[in-house]
Amino acid sequence: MTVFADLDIHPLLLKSLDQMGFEEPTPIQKDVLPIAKTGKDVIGQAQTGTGKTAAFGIPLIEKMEQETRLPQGIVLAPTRELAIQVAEELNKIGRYSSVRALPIYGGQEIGRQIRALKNRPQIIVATPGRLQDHMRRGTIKLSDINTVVLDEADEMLSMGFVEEIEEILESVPDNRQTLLFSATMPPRLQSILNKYMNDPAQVKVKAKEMTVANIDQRYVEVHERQKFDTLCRLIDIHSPELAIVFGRTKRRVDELADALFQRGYEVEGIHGDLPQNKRDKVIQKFKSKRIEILVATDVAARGLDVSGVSHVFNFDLPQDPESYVHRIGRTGRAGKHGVAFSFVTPREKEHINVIEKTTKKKMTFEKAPTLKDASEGRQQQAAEQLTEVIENEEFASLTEKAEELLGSYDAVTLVSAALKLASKEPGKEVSINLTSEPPVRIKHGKGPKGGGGYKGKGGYRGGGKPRSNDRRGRPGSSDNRRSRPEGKKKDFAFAAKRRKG
Ligand SMILES: Nc1ncnc2c1ncn2[C@@H]1O[C@H](COP(=O)(O)OP(=O)(O)OP(=O)(O)O)[C@@H](O)[C@H]1O
Ligand SMILES: [Mg+2]
Repeated sequence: MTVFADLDIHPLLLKSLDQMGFEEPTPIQKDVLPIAKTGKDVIGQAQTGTGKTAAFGIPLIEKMEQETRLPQGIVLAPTRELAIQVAEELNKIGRYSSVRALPIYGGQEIGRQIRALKNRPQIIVATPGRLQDHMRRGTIKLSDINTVVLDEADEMLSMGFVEEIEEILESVPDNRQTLLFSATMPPRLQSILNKYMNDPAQVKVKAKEMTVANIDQRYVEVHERQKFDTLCRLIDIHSPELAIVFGRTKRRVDELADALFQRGYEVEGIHGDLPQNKRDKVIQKFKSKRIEILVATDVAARGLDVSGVSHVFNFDLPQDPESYVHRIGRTGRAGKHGVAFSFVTPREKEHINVIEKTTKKKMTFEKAPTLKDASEGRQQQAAEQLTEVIENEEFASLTEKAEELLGSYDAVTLVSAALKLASKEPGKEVSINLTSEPPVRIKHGKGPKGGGGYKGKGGYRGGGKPRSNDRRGRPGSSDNRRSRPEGKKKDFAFAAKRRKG
């Protein structure tokens, strides 16, 4: 067994890793650390939740000189939430070494960031757009940067951050080290990525499947209009500790979060149209388990590490197999078990094969639960809760009352009543109307016309506009815009459009 101490890591970092509960390095950490230390560029690919952050974080922190007053390391991340999270993890790893990482992202007041920069962090963790903004204002100097990390590199390119990334890389010294990480590296992006690097070492953790084995992957065939009831039933049956439900568009997320709230679940939605302070609050609430369900667009698909996420639901299928890998990867992290359900409408059935071909892993078919299944599920859970109380709690103070009740009712009646109390009966049946989303589409050739059949090759990229059975929005109206898949996905070559970072 390799331990961190075998990897020639600074004692102050060993101390923080130990405090973080890291006992042994994960495979990607074991493989990347020695190479990264030599100063070589690295392309690192490993499954979701397997510790890529520390794989680049440890060598990055070790390389920082505490005396230097200018930033020496940059980490770029595709979303604001991820920038915050990566900075937090780096600060944990660097806790005793006084290396500091600062997150810099769009949507946060720039003056506040400028003030924070005065504390002279050695590492800036940024979304590309906002870093570019600071470069132009002269509030971040890149002359001393010796290392650049692109976390979720493929996503940043397909989101259209090409220009920003190129400008940033052109502004840092040529002799810097570049580290690039993701769980997915579509071949079509690889050549572009290589352009940014100098004879990189490819570190790919050998795994038969692209997804980790500890995620139980299932799919449920369901008509669009039955999706919502199916979701509620599955949640009732499985009673997730925390769940993320992915919807395709911002409107979908808003409607779904509202609908779940009306049915009595503790839920919030997150997508790119929310103000940043709201986004931060929602993530905080979810991380601290004050809500049990997070409904999200793909803005939450990459990199987010929330412990306790036991279930992921693809309410709508993702746009491409890579998104699938990342979405379900929000569960089953750091060796824990997770379950991922994907809803597939009859017209989308073929897409399951495409995903399976990419992940090299079969999903299990599961029948949509009936009302009766849901009710049995709730009863089963209530019984389990009751058993747990019996086994773990002290209730001497209640026996007198219990005997009094037993004088009036028989035992079966009393236990049934206790079960009813413990079981989460569905809230008032409020009628729920979700605007229907068109099925995900496979892009063929040049235009939307060729759609329809599945041609097998090249995976599927929904891209483009949804078909306009979207009655709420005329083309070009803001409503219509809200019904587009969030943040994606143009072919990167055409995706020079500037996005907010
Ligand atoms: N060596 C280790 N031992 C125990 N836990 C670890 C170790 N390395 C990382 N972790 C924990 O595992 C979790 C997942 O790590 P991380 O977020 O870096 O995964 P990732 O590979 O970047 O996943 P994704 O592809 O989803 O971004 C985190 O909570 C992290 O703190
Ligand atoms: Mg990550």
